Amino acid sequence: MAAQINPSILSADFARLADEAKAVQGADWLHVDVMDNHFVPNLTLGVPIVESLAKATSTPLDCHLMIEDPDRWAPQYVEAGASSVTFHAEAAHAPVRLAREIRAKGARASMALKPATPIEPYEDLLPELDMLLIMTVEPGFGGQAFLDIMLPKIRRTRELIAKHGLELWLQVDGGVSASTIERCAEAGADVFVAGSAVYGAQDPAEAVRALRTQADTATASAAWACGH
Ligand SMILES: O=C(CO)[C@@H](O)[C@H](O)COP(=O)(O)O
Ligand SMILES: [Fe+2]
Repeated sequence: MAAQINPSILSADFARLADEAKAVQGADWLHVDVMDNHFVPNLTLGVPIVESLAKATSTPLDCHLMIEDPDRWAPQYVEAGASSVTFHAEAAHAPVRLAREIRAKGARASMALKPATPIEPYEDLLPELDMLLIMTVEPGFGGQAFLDIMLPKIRRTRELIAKHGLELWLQVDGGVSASTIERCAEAGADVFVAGSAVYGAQDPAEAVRALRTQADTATASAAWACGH
């Protein structure tokens, strides 16, 4: 699979969301960070804005829910038009049931891990998911520095995906840029969220293309991708 680049609208101008979505035409997904000021110390947007955004763009929405009680709220994001919904392992009460509900409603189900949360306890849950998100910053804000220390966790997760023969996508989110994306791809990531690196660029659409090329080149020479 070619690398997928998902610009994060957290770094966009919230008063011009429809235009900002169009500015990254050619992106695989639009990453929408939902924050509730409880699970993380920041507040962004909710269901009504996701609903409007889904109507305003043909780019599928990848909703990253940094909220408490995703068991209650995640299905509403599918109904609002999200094509992929990510809940946090640290917040979900019944992750298997929730992943099944998201899939049954017609979206891709994804689970995120904060930097301090290990992957190993969730090995048996991987077949229930379409994507796993490894946070490479502490969730809550855009523009933070990439945590290199997450690279072994990305490698380990890629090994588990191979061990179980899964089609699971492996997403990284936080501090992904021209100077860090290759390390992520080499470690095993294939879906890349980039906020400031895309919306902070002179030409956001060109930044998406350049990041994709970098990731594809790094993946082509990575051991994990042989025969992938
Ligand atoms: O989920 C988050 C932050 O919690 C991210 O999606 C950020 O929005 C990514 O922004 P950059 O680190 O790429 O600037
Ligand atoms: Fe995110």
